[in-house]
Amino acid sequence: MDKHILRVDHLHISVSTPQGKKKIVNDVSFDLKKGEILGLVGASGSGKTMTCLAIMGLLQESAFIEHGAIHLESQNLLKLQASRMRSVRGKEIAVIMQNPMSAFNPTITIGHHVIETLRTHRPFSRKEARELAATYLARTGLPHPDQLMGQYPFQLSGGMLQRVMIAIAMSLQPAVLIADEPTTALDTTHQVQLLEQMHRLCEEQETAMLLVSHDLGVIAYMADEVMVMNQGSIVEKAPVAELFDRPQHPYTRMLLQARPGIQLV
Ligand SMILES: Nc1ncnc2c1ncn2[C@@H]1O[C@H](COP(=O)(O)OP(=O)(O)OP(=O)(O)O)[C@@H](O)[C@H]1O
Repeated sequence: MDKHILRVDHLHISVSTPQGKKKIVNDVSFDLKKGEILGLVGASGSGKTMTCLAIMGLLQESAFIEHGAIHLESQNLLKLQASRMRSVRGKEIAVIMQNPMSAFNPTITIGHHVIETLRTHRPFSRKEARELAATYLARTGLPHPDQLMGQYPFQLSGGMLQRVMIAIAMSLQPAVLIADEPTTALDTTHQVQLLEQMHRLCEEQETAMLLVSHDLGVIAYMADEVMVMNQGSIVEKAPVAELFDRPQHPYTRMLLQARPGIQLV
């Protein structure tokens, strides 16, 4: 039987608001197997990002987990100390968010970002880290990685920065990659290239991916299975072809009908 890498069990998240407690995520359960790509779709505000942040241990202070467990292999992440969770983040669970610019310090070169991240999590010498950084930058399709490492974030386009973020995430060979709208800010051609590279890297390294998107075209292209989230709950989960051919839930049917999506050819 396939082994689960990540298991989310009966997750309930609420936030405190001036009007009182508000439920945001309601009894969400799913699991991810090694190398599997699980898509998470749903309208804006349905709770997708909150679910990702909970897995990363990065919920903001006003949000709290009311109930549930999140297991990475055998360890319950919700029971880990903050210092241990910092080490899990990056090394075992990596994340790629929508806005790459906010992930970079503008005063530090690209090379410094990649090399320091590698050396924080693994016992590499500077030289080894530099070589690996160049390898991963090249693998995400970035030309002239050595030259690129001397540049600052503002000198790169959004698409290039997103590739750098993917290179950083994948160079640590995480067990799980959480990608929250990773290509939304890019034009269609760049989206397709980047998705292909992410797919290939995950396949090669057997990294499991939770891929969040409001774009069903992206999900159809990438995912093995899809979960549909509406108002904090998972309303349907199915293999990707099955969900597109035979959507069961009225909300899924509505999403499919409303789908402009990108045309992935
Ligand atoms: N601090 C907060 N206080 C009150 N409500 C919040 C807070 N943070 C998030 N929410 C609400 O939680 C809900 C879920 O937000 P979340 O960001 O997870 O949605 P999402 O599905 O990722 O949406 P999007 O696709 O727009 O990113 C939204 O209705 C949002 O308004």
